[in-house]
Amino acid sequence: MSVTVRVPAKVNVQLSVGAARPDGFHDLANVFLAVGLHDEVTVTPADSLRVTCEGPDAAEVPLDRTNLAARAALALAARDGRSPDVHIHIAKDIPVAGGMAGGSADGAGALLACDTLWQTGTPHDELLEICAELGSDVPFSLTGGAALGTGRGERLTRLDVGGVFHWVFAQAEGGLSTPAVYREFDRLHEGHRIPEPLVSPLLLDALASGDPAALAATIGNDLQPAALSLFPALADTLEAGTKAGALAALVSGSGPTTAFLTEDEPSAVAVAEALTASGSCRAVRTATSPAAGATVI
Ligand SMILES: C[C@@](CO)(OP(=O)(O)O)[C@H](O)COP(=O)(O)OP(=O)(O)OC[C@H]1O[C@@H](n2ccc(N)nc2=O)[C@H](O)[C@@H]1O
Ligand SMILES: Nc1ncnc2c1ncn2[C@@H]1O[C@H](COP(=O)(O)OP(=O)(O)O)[C@@H](O)[C@H]1O
Repeated sequence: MSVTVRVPAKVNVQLSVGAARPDGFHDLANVFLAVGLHDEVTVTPADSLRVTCEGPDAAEVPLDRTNLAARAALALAARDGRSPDVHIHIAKDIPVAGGMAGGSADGAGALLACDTLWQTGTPHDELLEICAELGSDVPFSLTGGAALGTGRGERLTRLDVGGVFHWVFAQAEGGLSTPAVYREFDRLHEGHRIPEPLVSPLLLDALASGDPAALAATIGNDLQPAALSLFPALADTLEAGTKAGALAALVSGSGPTTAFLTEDEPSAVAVAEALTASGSCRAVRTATSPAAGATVI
């Protein structure tokens, strides 16, 4: 018997970053929006714990116990006092190391898949706690939809979304390390007072209204200057999408994937075509949001 879970990528429509904490993490006001690009995680009973991966970026995914899906299986098995011996197969469609939480998605997907396979009956709140131990973004991958993440991003409050948003995502040549981008954020702010991270009420209203122009007017990512400092060529991609009519252009989370919010589906197709023609990125995808969280299929 196998269990397969489908789990979405995310974009951060607001990423407000505070000063580094004593534990090295940064307090955030992180508005997550799940987008319809998905990985599928399948777990099957096996003689030992092993991970396989297929997809265009599969070669970049670690297959040892550092893989977030393996870590999720180990964490749930330890909690339930049982063997973690499963074959985890990841069908990967979410860009790797792209600021779209692909690893977090696989962690949340494997957790739900193992919970279902092993029938552990772990309450949802406890699954969320395990997710938070795996990584700051992992709880959101489990819940999907839209949410405000506070603390280091792991404490979630569900948000209303009043319509469908149309996105274009441009994958960059290469990846960016999340800790390196936060370190660059610290370096760029040396000697300056960093304000408390705050969510914008206008942004929450825009999400709730479903109006893309209103969302575009308030969207923002405090990590963008750090990502651009480490990866200056992203500025060309942002400019190409803006010229092609995107309502907003921003780095997705810690990058280097760039995200373009558009008026509607035809506009998304036009922006995607212009980005492909610009030669300023490796691959271009369109997707809508919100998307459901981890779901057994
Ligand atoms: C930036 C964001 C935005 O949603 O995602 P990505 O764009 O990378 O996907 C997140 O904050 C990434 O979350 P996640 O990738 O789960 O990070 P974690 O594994 O918890 O932490 C990795 C490292 O990132 C830094 N980190 C992470 C979260 C946070 N609030 N402050 C930090 O300083 C720390 O250096 C930490 O050691
Ligand atoms: N299941 C996984 N899929 C992708 N990357 C993973 C996975 N597990 C661990 N990683 C590691 O996490 C790093 C960040 O990958 P990813 O989660 O895709 O990006 P981001 O944190 O930018 O959203 C990768 O470079 C890889 O070393």
